[in-house]
This record gives sequence, structure tokens and C-alpha cells, in this order.
Amino acid sequence: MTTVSERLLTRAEEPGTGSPGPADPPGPAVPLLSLREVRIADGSDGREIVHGVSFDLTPGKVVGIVGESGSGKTLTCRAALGILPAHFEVTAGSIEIGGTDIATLTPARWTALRGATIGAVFQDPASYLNPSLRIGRQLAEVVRVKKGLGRRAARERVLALLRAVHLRDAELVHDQYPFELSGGMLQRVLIAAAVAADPRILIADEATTALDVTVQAEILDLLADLRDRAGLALVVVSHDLAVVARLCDEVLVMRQGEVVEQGPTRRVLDDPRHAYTRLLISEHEQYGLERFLEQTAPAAPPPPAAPAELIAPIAPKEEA
Ligand SMILES: Nc1ncnc2c1ncn2[C@@H]1O[C@H](COP(=O)(O)OP(=O)(O)OP(=O)(O)O)[C@@H](O)[C@H]1O
Repeated sequence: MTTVSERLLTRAEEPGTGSPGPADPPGPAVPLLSLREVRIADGSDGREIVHGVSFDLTPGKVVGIVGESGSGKTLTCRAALGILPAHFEVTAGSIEIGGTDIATLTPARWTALRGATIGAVFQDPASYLNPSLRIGRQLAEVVRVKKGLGRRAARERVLALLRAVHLRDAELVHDQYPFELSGGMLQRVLIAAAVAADPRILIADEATTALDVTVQAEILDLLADLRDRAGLALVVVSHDLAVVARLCDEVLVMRQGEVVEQGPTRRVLDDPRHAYTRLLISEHEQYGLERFLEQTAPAAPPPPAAPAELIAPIAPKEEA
């Protein structure tokens, strides 16, 4: 008999994708990102929204956060990125990036860290791009500011990034405007922008939610590629247990601001200890299965990128 995690993995891999599942747990390493009992409150009324989140992210590790809408997943990510909405604040606990407590960072240090150490991709990629500028120009700006490249080198780097995120015709996409691209292509562009400055940590908050299942699986493969080839550490926020099963080493299950269950993904999926986790799994089995099985005619997968293409744009140490 197959386990829940085996079934979820099988379904998430169905749409014609072939990369392996979560990597073996990395050995002991200094956490790139460490949250300790983080509490977040709405300063306007003093209401505590997130009641203590802890996890460590080491190179190549993927931590998943699942849970119902409004449970505090996005606020937790935004706290780690130093971009909590106005009047929200971290009221207790600590967040460290590379051993530095982010509460001590100056705005200038934050600017240096964002992109270069920690990057993020959210849902609704179109809203993060300027509709009146070509894709290449927008990415080039990131590359020129964060990597200090000249015009020509920036163009080459942007094309390499577009290829690295498996966009078929990088030259064409380079010269297109956002409205000319599909949702899946825009999400790839956003991922390219997020990894342009070789971050060590990428936070993907519902980054595949708006995409159809085939494209979703391709984006998940892309994230797995970045993890495998560049040791990128990921925080993946999703409503979808199949996404979590596909990518994550560890999962946190959140409900109403509380982490109700946390542990290695397979243990949580195969032996859930909290009633809410069991509910999520049974809902997934009832509705998720059909959604994946509906996938009868997957689109052609993107052309395989040469390993060198994938490594060159994102491995920080390889660039002179
Ligand atoms: N900018 C904001 N202004 C006011 N309230 C907010 C804001 N952002 C979040 N909240 C509130 O904080 C709580 C947690 O929100 P959060 O976005 O972290 O949830 P979530 O788990 O990411 O939900 P979803 O899955 O729907 O994105 C919710 O009750 C939400 O209404």
C-alpha cells in the first residue's frame, strides 16, 4: 500500500516532469535563515496574529508552510524579508539571516541583503512588473544595480537568466512586454529576477497557486533545480499539500496564527498528529486527487537547459 506522501509525490510529478523529490536532508550547517518563536502583532489594535513560529533553513533545505487562509503564512514570510505591512510588528522572538538578527539591520544593510542574500516570489507576478517596460530592461536594471554589470554584460546575464528559468525563446522574451507573456512565463521572469543577484534564500509565497497544474509542476521543477544546482534554500508557502510533498524537507502546518504541527514532510503526511493536519490531508485526498487526475493532456515540457546554463547564472562563487 502506498503512503500519503508517495501518492502526493506521484500526483505532483504527473504532468511530464522528471526531477527527483526532496533532497536528502543536508548535514549540519549554519542556518541561512533562523526564526525563533516569532510573534507578530497588528500594532493598530495590539492583536497578536502569529503566535510563535520557529524553523531553521540551511543551504539546499526546503521548508514548507501550509495552512488555511489568514493563518499568518504571508506575514511570517514578510517578517523574514523585513517587509511587514504598516503597523504590523514582530513583538517577540528573533529572526536571523546568516547569524545576524534582522532587528539590528539598518535600511542600507537591508537594501544590500535583499536580492543578494534573500529573494522572494509572490503570487500575481504581473503586479510586480512595470507594464510599460520590456522584460529585458526590467531584469537588466536588477542585474546592473545588484551585480554592478555594464550594459553589455547585463544583457548577456539577463539572457542567461531567462534560459535558466526554462523560457524557450530567451531573445524573444527579452524584448517583450509583460502583457505579451502568459502567467507561467511571467512567474518564470519573476523567479529570474529573484535569483538575479544570486541569493542564498528564496521565499516562494503561493508562487504557483494561480497557475494551471502543468505549469505549476514545471515551476516546482525549476525551484527544485535551483535548490539542487545552486544549493538555494527555499521557504515555500502553499495551500497545496502536493506542492509541499513535492519539494519540502520540513513542513509547518499553521492554523489561526499557530503552528499546530511541524516536522519532516513525510512524517507529517504519513503520520499526522494534529486533527487539523488530518483534515487538510483528507480534504486534499477528496478534492486534490481529482484536480490532478483531470490533467489528461499535459503541454510539451520545456526544452532541457544545459547544466552549465543553470549553474552559471545562479552560483555566486562561480562568477569572477
Ligand atoms: N496588510 C494587511 N492589513 C491588514 N490585515 C492584514 C494585512 N496582511 C495580513 N493581514 C491579516 O493578518 C492575518 C494573517 O494574514 P496572512 O496574509 O499572513 O495569512 P495567510 O496565511 O498568508 O493567508 P492566505 O493563504 O490567504 O494568503 C489575516 O487575518 C489578515 O487579514
